[in-house]
Amino acid sequence: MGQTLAEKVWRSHLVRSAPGEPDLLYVDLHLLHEVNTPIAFDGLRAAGRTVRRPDLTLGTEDHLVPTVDLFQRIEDPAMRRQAALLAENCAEFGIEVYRAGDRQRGIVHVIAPELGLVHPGMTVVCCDSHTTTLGAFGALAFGIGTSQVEHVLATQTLPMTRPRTMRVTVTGTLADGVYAKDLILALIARIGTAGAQGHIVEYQGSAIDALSMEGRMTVCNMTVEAGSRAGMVAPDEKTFAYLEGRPHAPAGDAWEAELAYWRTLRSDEDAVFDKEVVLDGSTIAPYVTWGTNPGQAAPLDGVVPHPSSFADPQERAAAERALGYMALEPGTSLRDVEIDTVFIGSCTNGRIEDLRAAADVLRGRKVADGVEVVLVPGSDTVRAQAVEEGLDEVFTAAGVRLRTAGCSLCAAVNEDRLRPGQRAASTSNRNFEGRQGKGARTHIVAPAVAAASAVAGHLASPADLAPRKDIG
Ligand SMILES: CC(C)[C@H](C(=O)O)[C@@H](O)C(=O)O
Ligand code: SF4
Repeated sequence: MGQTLAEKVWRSHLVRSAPGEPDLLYVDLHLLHEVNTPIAFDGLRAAGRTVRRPDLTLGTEDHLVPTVDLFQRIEDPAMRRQAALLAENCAEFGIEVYRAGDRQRGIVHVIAPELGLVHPGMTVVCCDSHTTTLGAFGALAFGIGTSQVEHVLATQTLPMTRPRTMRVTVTGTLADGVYAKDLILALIARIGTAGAQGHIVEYQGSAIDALSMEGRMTVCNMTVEAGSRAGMVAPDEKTFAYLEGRPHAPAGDAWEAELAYWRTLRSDEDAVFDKEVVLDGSTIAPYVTWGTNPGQAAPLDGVVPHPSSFADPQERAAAERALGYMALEPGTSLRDVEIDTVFIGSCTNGRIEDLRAAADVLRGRKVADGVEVVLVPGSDTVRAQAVEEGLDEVFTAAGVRLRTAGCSLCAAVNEDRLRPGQRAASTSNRNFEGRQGKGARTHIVAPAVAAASAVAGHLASPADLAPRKDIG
């Protein structure tokens, strides 16, 4: 029987496998940020251990950094201390770390691809649940916890029980105005936040093949929101074109040799997956979340659902609780939901393709009175690219400031957060209670819907906006 892509990558990294025990996998790339890592380094020190492969390890300051004035002092003393510890620990153990002011710095899941660090067939781990993003390159990329971070630092290996395999085939073509973010929201709405639990998901189908690398990263990023440990897309010519020439991509003869191997990295025709889901991409519309988990989502053309419409008692109770928190009435048209904040950014949708999509909507338009747009690029490289393309001028004319890179309003782990009762259209990936601040309400959307909502003052798509006078 043939092998799936996930099985091939897993097998090629097996250090040890014994009945009844987790497999031991070799780790090709270990990424770090400020959160969870201090305890891991304390554990190394307490055990008198060193870092096995500092050359395969990289840190970046992304979660706690200010985004208006990058060098502004972090007010919260504990947060300020935690922020400083990453650089101190990396210096002590000889690990490279990108700090505020370094041009390669940014959100870990944005800079690793930018730098050409993630190659097809690699195993990649990071102290972050959205490490799944990096599976877009045909790598096996897992988020890991603090004790696992310590283990990988010390041994460059990860004990892990092999998950099952799941294939999601998205057929057809996404309609104009429908993006990767809508695809993954539609999938999670269909299979639920536990629909991929215990599985590595491989995405296939014409709609996936048609996505850019950024779109594939958006889809893989939110695979964790369906309960999976990893999402993957088999590498193809788009993958190779994205990688070629990047700082840490192979070059010359090494490039040719790697390319030959990368071209073998796809599931065999006769591979059998443990679970199969098929979605018709041509039926997907712009999606928004109405609730407090990424699976509580619906097409923007729809209405806030009645909890009684859920047959499952747990789903019904969850919907009732969510609508209470979100202060939404069943039957309300989603386009009637007014917002006061728009966040464009995060490791889900903070890349240049996402800023271009937002700029295309905001060009020649103004943000509605009473709406604040928090626009945060996923990396300082993305920011520089946006400035080079003149997008910053488009944003400024619309009344939007282009900040510096970081996780920012995605999660209330830094000093960018919403006040109780504020309601945001957000291009991030989680809408849990309090995610963007205590009592804040989050509607997850694609960048184009976020930008259109900023202009309209309520959840909207670009098609809902009045034509622009000067550019039609
Ligand atoms: C802080 C980090 C551990 C956390 C994660 O792992 O997802 C964060 O990035 C998030 O998005 O909530
Ligand atoms: S941008 Fe958000 S989801 Fe991504 S790593 Fe940062 S906090 Fe987590």
